Amino acid sequence: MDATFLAADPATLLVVALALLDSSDRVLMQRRPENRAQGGLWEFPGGKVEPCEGPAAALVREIAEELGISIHESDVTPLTFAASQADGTTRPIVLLLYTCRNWQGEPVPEPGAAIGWYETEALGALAMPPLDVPLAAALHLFVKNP
Ligand SMILES: Nc1nc2c([nH]c(=O)n2[C@@H]2O[C@H](COP(=O)(O)OP(=O)(O)OP(=O)(O)O)[C@@H](O)[C@H]2O)c(=O)[nH]1
Repeated sequence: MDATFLAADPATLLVVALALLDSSDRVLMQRRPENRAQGGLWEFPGGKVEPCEGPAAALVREIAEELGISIHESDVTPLTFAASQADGTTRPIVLLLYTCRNWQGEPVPEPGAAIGWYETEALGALAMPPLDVPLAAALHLFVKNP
């Protein structure tokens, strides 16, 4: 594998993502804008953890940026994670998935993005990044067997 791109920044990318659950156990999913990496795919809202930032703080920040809603660190609960290898063009990723049932505000997608509330059994029909497939399966199990 040509991994020269890793020489510039060898660190694994830490990404946090949120399964925001409503009172009917539906989850909010977000479709990435077409002009971004993995454009058009449905994912859990979230993003990269910045240097010196804790994962829960990163989640609070990303959710405010992407959906315009407020969540509190004390309301997010780790559920599971997924990890990928470097594939020649991207760094290795560790993706941490949290759940949350409390928020303030009305979720609004960023320009170019879309959002929707889905039953967890419907997630398998969405086009998702590969890392999200096991996360969605774990979320479905969690919702059905809390
Ligand atoms: N937010 C999020 N990112 C995911 C998921 N699954 C997945 O493979 N990723 C990948 O993890 C990385 C997160 O990057 P991002 O672009 O969302 O992060 P960000 O909001 O900090 O973006 P920025 O670089 O424009 O500031 C992307 O490579 C994205 O494709 C997911 O469910 N949620």
